[in-house]
Amino acid sequence: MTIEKQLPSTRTTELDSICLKAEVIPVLAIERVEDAVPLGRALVEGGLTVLEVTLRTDCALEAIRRLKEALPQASIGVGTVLTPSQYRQSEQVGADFVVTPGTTEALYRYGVSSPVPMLPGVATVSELMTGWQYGYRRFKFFPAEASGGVKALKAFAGPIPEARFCPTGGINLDNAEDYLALKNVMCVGGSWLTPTSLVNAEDWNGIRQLAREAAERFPR
Ligand SMILES: O=C(O)C(=O)C[C@H](O)[C@H](O)COP(=O)(O)O
Repeated sequence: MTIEKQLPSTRTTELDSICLKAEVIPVLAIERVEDAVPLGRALVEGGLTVLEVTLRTDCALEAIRRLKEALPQASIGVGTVLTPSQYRQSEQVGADFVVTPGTTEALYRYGVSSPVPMLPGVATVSELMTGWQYGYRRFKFFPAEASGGVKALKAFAGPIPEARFCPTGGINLDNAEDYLALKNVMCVGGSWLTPTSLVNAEDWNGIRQLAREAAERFPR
């Protein structure tokens, strides 16, 4: 492993200010591009102003472009970024940050010089240590519940107490509190705020209500 350059510490500050806007980050997989703006607006009106839009669907990049234009007050992250080329596409559509489910040396290296900060996904101490060497201090913990959940995060705080996490994967309104009570957790993410049944029914009031419930339960 060759580490030529380290992430500037300003990136950590940038990520902190994004995560400071909301304790809960909805994870979106947008199937129909026309849903992007009403869905995003419902979440933001409900009080959740940081969104992660995954690149899991064909229209994701166009959806992000539309969200950036329609909701300038929101921070839009691009999720499911697997390669530097997808990272570059995320920069081009105006992503405020990039989220990866796991990490590769190529992504860690690319993120060091990118103008857009990355929240790299880790599930083990080894992945965390690799990111640490590149200067990363903020991580996504994925898949949180399947990788040891709250107990794993408590254990990470032993050797690397300064690292901060956004756990996602298996998180919902009921278990979010246990994560958010940890000192090394800055926010949580999840798809429970955008259930397919409500999105397919274009029930934006229902989505707004779910967002409001989360924002009121976990206020900043
Ligand atoms: O593919 C990615 O990069 C992701 O962003 C993973 C998502 O964060 C989780 O799939 C959300 O997990 P659930 O809330 O359990 O649905």
